[in-house]
Amino acid sequence: MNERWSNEEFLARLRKVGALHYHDKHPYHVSMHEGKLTPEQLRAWVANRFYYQKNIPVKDALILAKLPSREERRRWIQRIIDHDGREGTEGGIEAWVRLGEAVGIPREEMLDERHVLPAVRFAVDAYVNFCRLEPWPIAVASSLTELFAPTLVSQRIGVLEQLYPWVRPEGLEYFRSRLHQAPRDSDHGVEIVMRECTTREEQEKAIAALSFKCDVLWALLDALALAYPNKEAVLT
Ligand SMILES: O=C(O)c1cc(C(=O)O)c2c(n1)C(=O)C(=O)c1cc(C(=O)O)[nH]c1-2
Repeated sequence: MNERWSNEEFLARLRKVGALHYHDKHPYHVSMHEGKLTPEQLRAWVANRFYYQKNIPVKDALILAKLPSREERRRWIQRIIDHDGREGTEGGIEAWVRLGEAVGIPREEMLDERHVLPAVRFAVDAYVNFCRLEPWPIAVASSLTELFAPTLVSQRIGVLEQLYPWVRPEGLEYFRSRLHQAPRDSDHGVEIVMRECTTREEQEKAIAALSFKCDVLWALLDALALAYPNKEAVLT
């Protein structure tokens, strides 16, 4: 049997998965951050990512139900509140609908999912089912893409402000909230994964879970790239 990695080695390997496979490297995402998406392509990204957003609290509820201690559940439940909100303090899903309105997608069109592509649905449903079926420490490991999200999200605020000036600024509130929520969530996630994945086999499963999650995000962008191709690239 292979020896377990030290926590430092394990964390470095988790980070390497992101360095190689996180969705910031996908051509559709690269185009977004270079300011090259057309309004239609940016709207398509927002409308399809909504299906991911609305399923985040669902997968978090599946994980919550498996957490064995009250202490862990108390911390984890905050993720659901962040997205679903409460009366008076609407959460991330509402903020994402407002992002949609800020890019020109009427609320009704976002909520009825008419723009959600089949492959996006399959990819996101696979993530939810992964969290439903896997042991909770491995499901938690799949959330660790959040280690890589804050840098990207803070860049995205500047990108949208500067390169897509037609996007109404109030739409960016979702991303501003994630700047403090995501590091808190990934700290908790890392704490759990380091504590629970103590054998080499469990560590390798955690790496595979994070890799799977990167594939989910990647597949979402593949679907968008196919349905909303770059017109110049097709013609040349
Ligand atoms: O905009 C992004 O690039 C991005 C990426 C990710 C991610 O890495 O999974 C999340 C989010 N945003 C996000 O907003 C979010 O709430 C979120 C929750 C999770 C998760 O798996 O629990 N990932 C992400």
